[in-house]
Amino acid sequence: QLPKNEQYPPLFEDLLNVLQENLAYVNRQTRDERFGLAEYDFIIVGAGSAGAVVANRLSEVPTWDILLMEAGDEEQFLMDVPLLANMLQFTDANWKYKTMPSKSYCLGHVNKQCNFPRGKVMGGSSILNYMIYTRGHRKDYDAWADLGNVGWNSDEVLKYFLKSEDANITLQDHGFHQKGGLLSVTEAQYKSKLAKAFVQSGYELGYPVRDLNGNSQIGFNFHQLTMKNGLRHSTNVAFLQPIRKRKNLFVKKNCHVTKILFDETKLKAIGVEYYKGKNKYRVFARKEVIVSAGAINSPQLLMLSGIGPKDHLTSKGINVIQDLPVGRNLMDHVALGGLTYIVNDTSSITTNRILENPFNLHEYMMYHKGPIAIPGGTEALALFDLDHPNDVNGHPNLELLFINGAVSSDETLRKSFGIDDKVYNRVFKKTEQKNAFMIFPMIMRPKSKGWIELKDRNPFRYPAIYPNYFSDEKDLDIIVAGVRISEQLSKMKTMRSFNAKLWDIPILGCEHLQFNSDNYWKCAARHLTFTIYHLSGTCKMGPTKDPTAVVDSRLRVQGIKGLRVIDASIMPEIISAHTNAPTIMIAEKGSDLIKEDWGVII
Ligand SMILES: Cc1cc2nc3c(=O)[nH]c(=O)nc-3n(C[C@H](O)[C@H](O)[C@H](O)COP(=O)(O)OP(=O)(O)OC[C@H]3O[C@@H](n4cnc5c(N)ncnc54)[C@H](O)[C@@H]3O)c2cc1C
Repeated sequence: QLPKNEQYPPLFEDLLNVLQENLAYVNRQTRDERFGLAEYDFIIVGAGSAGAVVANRLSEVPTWDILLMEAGDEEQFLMDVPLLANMLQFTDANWKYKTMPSKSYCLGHVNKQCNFPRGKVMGGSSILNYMIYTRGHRKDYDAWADLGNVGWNSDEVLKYFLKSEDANITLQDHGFHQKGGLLSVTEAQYKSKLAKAFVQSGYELGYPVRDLNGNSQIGFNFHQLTMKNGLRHSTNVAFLQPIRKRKNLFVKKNCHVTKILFDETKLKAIGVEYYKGKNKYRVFARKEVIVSAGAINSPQLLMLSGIGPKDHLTSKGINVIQDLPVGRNLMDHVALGGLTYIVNDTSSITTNRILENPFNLHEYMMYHKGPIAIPGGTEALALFDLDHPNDVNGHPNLELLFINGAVSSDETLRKSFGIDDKVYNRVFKKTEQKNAFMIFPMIMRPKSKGWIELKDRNPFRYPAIYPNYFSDEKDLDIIVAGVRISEQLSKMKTMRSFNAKLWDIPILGCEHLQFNSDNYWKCAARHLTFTIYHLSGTCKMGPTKDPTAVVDSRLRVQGIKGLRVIDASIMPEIISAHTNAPTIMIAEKGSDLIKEDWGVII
């Protein structure tokens, strides 16, 4: 409702503005090559967070012809409106994967399956994501190097984080940020009172408010975001749109690659087979095929093509080209969902309330400001090293992610996580009329690992995904510790001024346990098991002697010529950060490795 004496905002002019922006946006898109060449120097499969970067960097070499192939369609302007992030999961831009039904996690989700969204669109999961920009701790990358991955220690990877970055942030440590890169990193244009209270309460509890991508990482802050001018800055917009006129870059959209082709006598990748609509085609690579299809599709494609665990491939009738542990080592960050605090403040986010307010619409459509610029309701985070609570330089194993709103605040939220209706109605329905925030306690260095397998040799059949959360019970201790810190936060002076109160209707399935006991929260995590979407590790990088590795430290598939994997799947151990920026770093470094190997001076 309009406040009294307020003039109605000029929504017609706002709409015209959006139309203009949309037109300009369409004109910046890359061409979809219908025919192209029969042979390229490099073929890149997948135009996601990694693939878009690799396409940009390789096509800097004017004598190389680069083909970028993407199963999804073009990104649309509306996909870049931050508050709508969650809704994109209900569009064709999402592969809509699900895990296999489980007996020990996602128990409160429909059919006991966790939903695993992945971007199927130019820009890949950098289109579906919540834009949070974190890089990880030095120890994460030093551990990669210690495993035998030459060139991946923290100093070496920092160069590549900086290479992409165009930072526009207020609180930043010297030497950790850079201006002038292709990827805009900035803060949200709008900060809600509740998010400010979360950060302030952290301070009151004794933690620093700091640059969480700086020298040390323990503390609180608002998000740094891959956003530009209040819009999502996907890798498609950041890395591909600016180079749409390069004559040596060819992009094929809506092309599903189903097989890598080999010269089997030489154990060399020579091209790919793909479908566009119902028609099957082949295209060839003179130098290399680069698989950047993400942590589910990269291992799937390798296995379909004969690279994977020998027994598994043989059981599916696939000719084995190379026996490697593809699909193993699946890692993710997982959180307890539904930890809700009711507050007396009306700035908590209810998507409908925000979108129904014409002033919010006006502010966003005209200036890209206001609450619509909040990425899907998340605004701030905090990192902790529970093993070394007094070490300011600690290595985080717990993150608390602040979400402004409850499960009920956005109709799409419970559907995107696939929360069972019975659970929702019993536990969360009554929060619909309340103001609330949530904290997701998240395990940053999980001990539990899962795997991905083929169901059969049909390339269009989704693989079987087993994240295997909490198979190591110690992971649940991190969740409990996160709940306890959240409890302390809710009791700080600032939070008390909002009258923050834990929502105490027990989760269906955990009612037999004493509410708020450690065992209760462990049970709750097994029922409301929220992926933070950081799937990684399924084509693990490691030295040749490591039997669990798939690619070497130059990202070459072991034992095969002309084939690399460059995306989140190569992480040997998941880093203690959200995975988009690290994946972009991997792609920046991977591109330089390719250039070096082909004698290009960097
Ligand atoms: C809902 C969601 C929220 C997230 N939020 C954050 C966040 O806030 N911050 C953060 O840091 N990280 C976040 N992440 C994780 C982050 O976005 C991913 O780790 C990162 O995008 C992975 O990049 P990638 O290149 O490995 O894969 P993707 O970006 O998924 O790219 C793979 C691409 O390959 C294409 N492809 C796959 N198979 C084929 C094929 N056979 N043929 C042709 N093309 C194919 C896909 O369509 C896709 O475009 C989020 C992810 C999701 C899904």
